[in-house]
Amino acid sequence: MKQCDYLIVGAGSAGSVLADRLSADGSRVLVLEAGGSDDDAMVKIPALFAGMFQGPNDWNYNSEPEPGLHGRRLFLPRGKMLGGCSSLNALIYMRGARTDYDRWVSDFGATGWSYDEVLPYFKRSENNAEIHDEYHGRNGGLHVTRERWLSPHAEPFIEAAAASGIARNDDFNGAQQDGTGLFQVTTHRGRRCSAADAFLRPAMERPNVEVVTGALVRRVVLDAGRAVGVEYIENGFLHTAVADREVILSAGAYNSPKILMLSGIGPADHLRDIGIDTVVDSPHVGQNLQDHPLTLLHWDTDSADTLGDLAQPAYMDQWLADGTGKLSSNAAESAVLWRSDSSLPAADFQMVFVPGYFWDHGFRRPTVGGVTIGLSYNGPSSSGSVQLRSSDPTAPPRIVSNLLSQQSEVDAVLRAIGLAEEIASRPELSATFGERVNPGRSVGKAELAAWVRADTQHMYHPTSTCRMGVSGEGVVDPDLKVYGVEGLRVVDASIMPRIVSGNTNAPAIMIGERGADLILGKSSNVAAEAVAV
Ligand SMILES: Cc1cc2nc3c(=O)[nH]c(=O)nc-3n(C[C@H](O)[C@H](O)[C@H](O)COP(=O)(O)OP(=O)(O)OC[C@H]3O[C@@H](n4cnc5c(N)ncnc54)[C@H](O)[C@@H]3O)c2cc1C
Repeated sequence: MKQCDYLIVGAGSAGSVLADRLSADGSRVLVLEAGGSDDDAMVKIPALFAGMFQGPNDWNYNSEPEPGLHGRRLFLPRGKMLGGCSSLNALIYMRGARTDYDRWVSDFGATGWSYDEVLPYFKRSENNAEIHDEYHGRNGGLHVTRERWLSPHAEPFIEAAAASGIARNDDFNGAQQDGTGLFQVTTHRGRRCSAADAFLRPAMERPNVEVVTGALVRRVVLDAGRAVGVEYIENGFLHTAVADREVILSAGAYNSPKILMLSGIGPADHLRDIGIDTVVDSPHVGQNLQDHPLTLLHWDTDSADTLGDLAQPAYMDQWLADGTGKLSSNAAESAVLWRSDSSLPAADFQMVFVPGYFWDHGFRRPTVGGVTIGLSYNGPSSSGSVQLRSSDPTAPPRIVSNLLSQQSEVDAVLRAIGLAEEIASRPELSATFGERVNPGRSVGKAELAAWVRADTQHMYHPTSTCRMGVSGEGVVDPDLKVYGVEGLRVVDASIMPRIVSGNTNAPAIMIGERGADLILGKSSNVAAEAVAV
């Protein structure tokens, strides 16, 4: 039987950081990861991230029929390997707005998580190649850079957005989030820099860290109200591992609540329906699921300078030689961070320009050239849920994202489509954008709202299913301790009280950084001192 001080479930974005920080002082750390190794060229090549969908490194979940999306089931990829979703994601480095974190404190009682308090943790994890100021770190493990390959359309897109009244912004993670500019990405020398690369692999060099892959945790073992270990399945056999100090769930926004519920911690009526004895009646476990709806617009193009010819062997040769060329691109080049309503406290849309088709998660690949504008709605009001399908730990959870269940959300998307069309029709982009093909010509203004519901997917950002909050409203307290149980915390994207208005990898890594300090009893001032630039 394995024994450790800290037992971390899941080697994803947050779990990898925890493994590094908790082991640095000599504590014995055991990481149990259901997936396998990330030793796969597809993981390393930024442009091929969607090629991993439905493969062996993907949990390959699907939602239940979505009421706001004409009853469609959404495909929900999640990384199942070392690095978790940071090994399969689209590599955009984006933290969200100052107000996101300040509202965690004011609206949810998440003491200690204001923007000024979490900024040192973003900086501590970061190694930014280009931006060196008070908002960025340069000594962390996570490499953040500009793209190595940009199409000739990237700058004209920014110029067209500027001509439409959007201010230029060269750092979406700096003083101001709104504006138009180029993305930064989590790559190093043209290769993906996952949380496993940045944090887990350095930690694995220490003798006090053990990482077990292919270990599916089925439940937390509780003894007299305290978490003392977990049960996990490896190679078809059931094992128990014991934690002398704490068990920490970092299994992500779908699987952390699943493990809690399999352990008898969750909504009592739901657990009763599934046939699981309730240990702690915690009604918010699995509730409050949020994600960013993503509406993808497509145009044809006469330009040959797109990502449509990625399969050419020359690009692989180039990437293998020096990590440059089209395969080093994550496809998301230029962005507009924009408020669909000027009274909002932060940008509620992230408009993403892609010099190629990204359509139906990349499954739909038209043979002719095209370009895409993705509209990520970063201010959603809808929320869904994660529930158990059965008490079988290998059964996928029952997920309803509930995207666009409010008409006001569809109206916001329609306003963002208006801006996208304005930008696409500007003279700066006349060599880029041809005829709009999706929505097609038959979709007029009257049909557009229905098209939005028929076509919108999600931005792969589930959060908030184990949300942090005050007693009675949260699953975990502001120290990330699970209410009602000793020795158990959740540390991953599921603890966000409300989804941030940006991509969620950097925030999950920040949560890992701050979670580690909370576990070790260190204050955020320590983190601030550690990253002083
Ligand atoms: C396709 C895609 C594109 C994305 N693009 C971006 C982007 O461009 N930028 C960005 O910022 N964010 C992006 N994201 C989101 C971001 O990557 C995630 O929000 C973030 O990685 C979540 O971190 P986490 O630590 O909460 O969970 P994860 O990284 O998902 O880690 C959870 C880990 O736990 C393991 N696990 C789960 N259940 C068990 C179990 N029962 N037993 C043992 N192990 C288990 C999983 O296999 C996984 O390794 C994207 C996500 C996806 C899927």
